[in-house]
Amino acid sequence: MNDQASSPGFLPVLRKRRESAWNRIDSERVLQVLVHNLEGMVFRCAIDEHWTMHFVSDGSRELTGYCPDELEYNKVVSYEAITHPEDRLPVRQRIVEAMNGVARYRVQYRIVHRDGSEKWVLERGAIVLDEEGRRVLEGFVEDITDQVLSQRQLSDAEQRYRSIFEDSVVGMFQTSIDGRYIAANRALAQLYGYAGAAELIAGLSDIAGDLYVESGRRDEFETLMREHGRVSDFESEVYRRDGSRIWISEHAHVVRSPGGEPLYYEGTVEDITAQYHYRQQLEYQATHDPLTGLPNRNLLQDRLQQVVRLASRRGTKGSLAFVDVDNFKLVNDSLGHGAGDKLLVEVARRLKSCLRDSDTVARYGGDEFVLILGDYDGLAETLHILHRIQDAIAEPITLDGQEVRVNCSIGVSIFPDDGVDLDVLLRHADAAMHHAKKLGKGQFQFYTETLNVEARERLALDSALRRAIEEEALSVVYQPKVNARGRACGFEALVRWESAEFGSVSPVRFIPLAEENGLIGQLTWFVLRQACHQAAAWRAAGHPDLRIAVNISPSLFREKDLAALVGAVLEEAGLPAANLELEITEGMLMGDVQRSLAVLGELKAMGVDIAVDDFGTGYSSLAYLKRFPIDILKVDRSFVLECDSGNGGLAITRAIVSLAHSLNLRVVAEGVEQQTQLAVLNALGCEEFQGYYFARPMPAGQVAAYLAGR
Ligand SMILES: Nc1nc2c(ncn2[C@@H]2O[C@H](COP(=O)(O)O[C@H]3[C@@H](O)[C@H](n4cnc5c(=O)[nH]c(N)nc54)O[C@@H]3COP(=O)(O)O)[C@@H](O)[C@H]2O)c(=O)[nH]1
Repeated sequence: MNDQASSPGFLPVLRKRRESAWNRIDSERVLQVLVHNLEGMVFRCAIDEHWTMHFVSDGSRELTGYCPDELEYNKVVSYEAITHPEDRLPVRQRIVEAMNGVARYRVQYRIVHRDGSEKWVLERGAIVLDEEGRRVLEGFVEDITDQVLSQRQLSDAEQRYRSIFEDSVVGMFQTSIDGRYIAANRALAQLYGYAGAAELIAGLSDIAGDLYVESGRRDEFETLMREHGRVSDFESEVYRRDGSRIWISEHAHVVRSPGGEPLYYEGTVEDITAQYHYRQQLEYQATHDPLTGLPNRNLLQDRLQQVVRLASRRGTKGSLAFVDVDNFKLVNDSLGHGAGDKLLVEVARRLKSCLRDSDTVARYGGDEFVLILGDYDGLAETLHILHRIQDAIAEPITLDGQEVRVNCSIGVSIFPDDGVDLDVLLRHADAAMHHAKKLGKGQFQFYTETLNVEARERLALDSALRRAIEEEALSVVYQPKVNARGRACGFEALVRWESAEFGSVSPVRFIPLAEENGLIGQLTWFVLRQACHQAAAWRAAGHPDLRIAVNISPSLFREKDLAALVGAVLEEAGLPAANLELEITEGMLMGDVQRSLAVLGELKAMGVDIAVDDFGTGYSSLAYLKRFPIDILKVDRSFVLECDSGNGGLAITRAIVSLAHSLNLRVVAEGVEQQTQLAVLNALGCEEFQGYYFARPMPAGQVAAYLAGR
C-alpha cells in the first residue's frame, strides 16, 4: 500500500486543508452543495463483494436511477448488482491492480440503470483509509455513454472507410501536390504491378517522371486541378513496374484545408486498357477500309482539312488526286471477287509506295482511291509523282496464277486554287478523272473550269436518261445477222435515245451511265419486251425462224429471278424461247461461276440460246468455258477489223473460231465492214456475220423491206 492509500479519505482531508479559509463560511454546507450538484456520482465504498456504498452523492439518481438512500449500505441494491454482469470481473481486477500499485485507478465499464438501459461510465478513484483506518474506495463515476457511442460510431466509420479503401477493386490514392504518393490501396498497387501499397509508395516517388508515358501529362493533371479543382476521366498511358504499359482513367479532386489551401489530391484509378483498345479498334474500323487498311472517306475529310490548313499557313499548294483503276470491273467479273480484292490490295500497296509517309492514300469506294499530296513544290513535282504512280500500277500483277495488267486514270485538283473543301476538290478531281478516262486508259488530267461544265452536263444527262426510261422515250433498232449463205437469220436489238435536250445520244455514252446509276435493269426490260414483241410480229409475218438477240447487262445477270422474268416476257409476247438469244459478256460468266452455271442452266432449260459477246476481250478461263451451257461465241469487232490485215488479228480470230468449234459452239463474227473480212471469216468457218457490210441497225419499220430485199 502506498502513501496515498494510507492517507485518510477525501472528506476529512478537504475539511482540514481548507479549514482556515473556510473558517468564516459554512464549509461543510458548501462542500455538500458542490458534491451533490456534480453531474455524476461521488462515492465512498467498502472493498467488499458488493462494493457496499458508505456514501453516494445525489448524482446517483440520474446516473443509476437509485437515490443515495437506496444505494447506501445496499438497502435496495448493491453497486455490484448495478455493474453490468460482463464488466464486474474486469472492474474488480482493475481495482485489485490499483491496490497493488499506485492506488489510483480509472476504469470504464457498463452499468444497468434502474430502467433497464445500459450506460457507459468512467470511474476515477483512489484507495484510501477511512476514519477507522480501513481501506475504502473514494471516487467519482460519470456517464460517458454519449462519448463512447460517438467514438464507436467514429471508429466504425473509420473502419468502414478503411475497408472500402483497402478492399476496393478500384485503385485509390492520395498524392502530395508535388507529385508523391501519400497513400495508396492494394488495388492501385496491383494495377501498377507492385506487391503492396508500401512498395508502390516507395517505388513510385516521382509520379510526373516515372508513371506517365507522355511527358507533361502530370503538368496537364495539375493544370486541371488548379483551374477546376478536379479531373474526370483523365485518360493516360502509364508504365507499370515491369515497364509494360496500360491505359488508365483517373478521377480526382483537391483536398483543401479549412482555409482553402490545397493539401493533397485524392482520387481513383481504373485500368481501361481493354476498353481503350476496343475503342481504338472501333475508331479504326470507322475510319479505315477493312480490305486495304487505307483511310476511308471519314478520315479523308479530316486529313484534307489538316493539310489544307497547313498549306494555307505556309502559303503553299497541294493536290488531291482521284485515281480510278481501269478495267477493274473486267477483272472482278472475269476472275471473280477474290481476285478483284487482291488487285485492290496490291493497287493500294503500290499507291502507298509511291508517296511519302506524310501524304494520304484513301480508298474512296470500289476501285476508286484518293490521294492527298500536300506540300509539293509546284507542278513538276506533282507530275513526277503522277507518272510514278501510273508506272507502278501498270506493272503486271499475278492474280490466282494469272498475270493481269491494269492502268489507272487520274484526275487532279489543286488546293487552294480549285477549292479548299473536300466536296469541291473531289468533284473537280472526279471530273478531271472522267476526262482522263475519255482520253484513253492510263491517262491523267488536271481539273479545268471546262471539266466542271462537263461534270454538270453529265449530271444533267443522268436526270434526262432517268426521265427517258421512266417515260419509255427510248427506242430499239435491229441489226441483222447473216448466215454463210447470205440469208438473214436473226437480228440484234440495240437501244437508241433521241433526247430533246442532248440530241441523239450514243449507247456507248448512256449504257455505262445506266449501269452506274442503277437504271440498266429497267432499260433492259424495256428493250427485251420491245424485241420479243417485234420478233413475235416477224413470226406472224412469215419469218418463223428469225432469232432476236438482246444484250443482258451484268447487274441484270445477277438478278435472282432472271429466267422467270425472261419467261414472263416471252409468254406476254407469245414468242417461243427458241427465237430468243441472250448476249452476255465473258466477264459476267466468270464472276461467280456457280451462280452463272445455275442461271444459264435455267435459261437453257427454257430453250433460250446464250451468246458470249465481245469474245476475246476479257479474261475467260477456257477450263470454265466448256462447263457453261452456251451456244454462240461472238468474235469481238477489234479482231474482225484486223483479220484481213496481216496483223495478229487473223491468228486470234482463227484461234477463237477453232476453240468455239471444238466446244461445239456457233461463231458469229461482229463488226464485219469489208468484203475481204467476210472472205477470211467465211474461210475460217464462221457460221454467222454481223456488221455494216450487211446493214446498219435499223428501225423495226425498215426490217420488212430489208428482208424482202435480201
Ligand atoms: N446492255 C445493253 N447494251 C446495249 C444495248 N444496245 C446497245 N448496247 C451496247 O452499246 C454499245 C454500243 O452499241 P451501238 O452503238 O448500238 O453499236 C452496236 C452496233 O451499231 C455496232 N456495230 C455493228 N456493226 C458494226 C460495224 O460493222 N462497225 C462498227 N464500227 N460498229 C458496228 O456494234 C454495237 C453492237 O455491239 P455488240 O453489242 O457487242 O454486238 C455496244 O457495246 C452495245 O452492246 C442494249 O439494249 N442493252
